[in-house]
Order: sequence, then C-alpha cells, then structure tokens
Amino acid sequence: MKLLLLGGTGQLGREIFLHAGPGLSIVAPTRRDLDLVRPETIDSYVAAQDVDVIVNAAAYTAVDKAESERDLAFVLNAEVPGRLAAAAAAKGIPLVHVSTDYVFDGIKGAPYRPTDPVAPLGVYGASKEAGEKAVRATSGRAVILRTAWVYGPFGGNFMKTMLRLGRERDVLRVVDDQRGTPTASADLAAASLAIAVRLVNDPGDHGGTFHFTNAGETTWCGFARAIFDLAGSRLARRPDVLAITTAEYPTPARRPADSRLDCDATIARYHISQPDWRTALASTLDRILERTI
Ligand SMILES: NC(=O)C1=CN([C@@H]2O[C@H](COP(=O)(O)OP(=O)(O)OC[C@H]3O[C@@H](n4cnc5c(N)ncnc54)[C@H](OP(=O)(O)O)[C@@H]3O)[C@@H](O)[C@H]2O)C=CC1
Ligand SMILES: Cc1cn([C@H]2C[C@H](O)[C@@H](COP(=O)(O)OP(=O)(O)O[C@H]3O[C@@H](C)C(=O)[C@@H](O)[C@H]3O)O2)c(=O)[nH]c1=O
Repeated sequence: MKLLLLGGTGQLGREIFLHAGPGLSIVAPTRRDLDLVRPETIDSYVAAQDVDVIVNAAAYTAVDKAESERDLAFVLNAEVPGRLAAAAAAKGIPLVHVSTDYVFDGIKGAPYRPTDPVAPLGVYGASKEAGEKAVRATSGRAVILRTAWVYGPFGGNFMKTMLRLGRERDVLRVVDDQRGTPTASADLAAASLAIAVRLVNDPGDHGGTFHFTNAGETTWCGFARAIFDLAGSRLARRPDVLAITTAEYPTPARRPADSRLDCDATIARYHISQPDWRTALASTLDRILERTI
C-alpha cells in the first residue's frame, strides 16, 4: 500500500513514519517539493503520484500567531485540505484529514460528539473548521479526524515547553480551568494509519467526522504536573507548578474551556487502541528521557 503524507516533517508526520508497517510505503513531499502556500500546485502534484490514500498532517498550528496571520492560516488549514480532497476524489482515492478540538467553543460541559455544532473561538479554530467544510464539500471518501493537545518527541508542543521551562524556572504558572485530553503523537499516528488502511481495504467505508484522543481528561495544569511527576528523578530539577486561571494568563487567541472529545464512535468503528493519557505520557517521557526514539 502506498500513502501520500502531507506534513511529514511535523510532530504527527514524523511519528507516522515510525509507525508504518512493512507493507506500507510513504511518499512525503517536503516544503521544497510541494510548498502548500501555493495550493494551486496541489492538483497536478497529487495527480502524478501513484498512491492509494492521502493523509494530511500538514497545517498552520501556531494558535496565537494565527490571530495576526489569518490569511496564511486559512490558506494552509482551509484551502489546502479542500484542494487535497478534490484531488483525492479525482483519483478515486480516500483522504484522512486531521482536525482539532479548537473547532468547539468549549461550553457544552460534556465531551463533544462528532455531530455537535462547532463554534471556534479563534482564527486557528475557524481556519480548521473551514478546512473541514471544504473536505466535506467534495464528493470523495474522507475521514476528518479531530484530535487534541498533541505532544510527542518531535516538533514543538506543550510537554516540551514544560520540560524546557522547568529547567529555566523555579515556578511555572499554568492554567487550571481549561479541560481536555492530551494525545500522544504515537497513538494518533497509529490511529491515523489504522483509518487510512481501513479506507483503502474497505471501499464501502464512506468516511465521515471522527474524534480521537487518549482516554481520560485533565487540565493544562494537571498535564504539566503529570509531566514532572512521571519524569521524576530523571530531571535535574523540578519546578513548582502553580494553578492559575485563564484570566491570569492572557493570550492573543481565546481557547475552549472544556474541549474533551467523545471518541466512542471512532473506537467502535476502527478498533483503535486508546490508552489512558497518563499511560501514554509515561511512555512518551520514557522515549524522550531514555533516548529510545
Ligand atoms: N499540535 C496539536 O496540539 C494539535 C494538532 N492538531 C492537528 O494535527 C495535525 C498535525 O499537527 P502537528 O503535527 O502538531 O503540526 P506541526 O506544526 O508539527 O507540523 C505541521 C506540518 O505542516 C507542514 N507545513 C506547514 N506549512 C507548510 C507549507 N507552506 N508547505 C508545506 N508544508 C507545510 C510543516 O512543514 P515544515 O516542517 O516544513 O514547517 C509540518 O510538516 C494538524 O492538522 C493540526 O491542526 C489537532 C489538535 C492538536
Ligand atoms: C506555556 C504555558 C501555557 N499556558 C497555557 C496557555 C494555553 O491556555 C494552554 C496551552 O498552551 P499552548 O499554547 O502550549 O497550547 P496550544 O497552542 O493552545 O495547543 C493547541 O494547539 C493546537 C494546534 C491544537 O489543535 C489544540 O488541540 C491544542 O493542542 O496553556 C500556561 O498557562 N502556562 C504556560 O507556561
């Protein structure tokens, strides 16, 4: 099976390479091969590839910066997925497109189901919502896979920011009133690949919108504390993690207060393993701190 991977240099993309089994070959254009800020080049690039499925892990992911780079965020997160979905449909191959919990406003007070109405609070979320709509507007088979709070050994993420700040400061102030579920890039990569393989092998699977995160829930503060608890004596020093409110940590972009995602339909349909977020965090820290990646 041949997979075209967009965003192969990102935190999810690099993990997808590690999780690809022997029967899977991956074509992953870099920015130099296919610069997505020129989305008009996508059609001919995709048309020329001999592949069975496309996974789109490319995106504009700088949540705060997106507030002042709206046009760029919309090109990468809305126009690119639309073009990819159209190019995939023209070839008759399926698409897995990755989206985000930030399409929700976070006021539901319970885990969001895939069918719940979206109401993004910031430009990043709005651009991802527009990407979802563009994918749905094409006639092809596509899975829109929403995930949340992704972290892992590659690229920038909250876990790596905490480990860095923990080396630099005695006290970290972290918001304790935004709930969600951290998702290890390794588990998300496995889920994305399982869905891609299923779409190729089962032409009767028409896709749809699905959610995948690790199991359980916490806050960003709970996540930060777990990082230092689980890293334990493997870190030279351990900062205090002080719980603060969102109002005490002003940011350019508003974020949802409770963006837990209900993943039941995804697990039932695709038989994906969904480890608890603490278990997944412990494994990820082992990989990083014991340099087994
Ligand atoms: N990170 C998170 O917490 C979450 C992420 N998601 C979604 O998951 C998906 C994967 O995210 P993640 O792996 O964290 O993202 P990263 O920011 O780590 O990676 C983004 C990827 O997109 C590529 N890219 C960006 N701009 C261009 C461009 N102009 N041309 C070609 N490639 C480009 C990057 O390439 P380059 O290396 O050259 O910059 C990189 O490979 C995204 O759809 C994101 O919205 C959803 C929920 C949470
Ligand atoms: C670094 C830091 C952040 N925070 C807060 C800010 C914010 O509310 C929350 C998370 O911070 P970050 O900016 O690292 O994470 P953020 O960029 O909001 O992460 C999001 O990325 C995009 C791509 C997604 O799709 C989302 O699912 C989510 O993972 O923690 C603190 O309270 N203290 C700190 O020291």
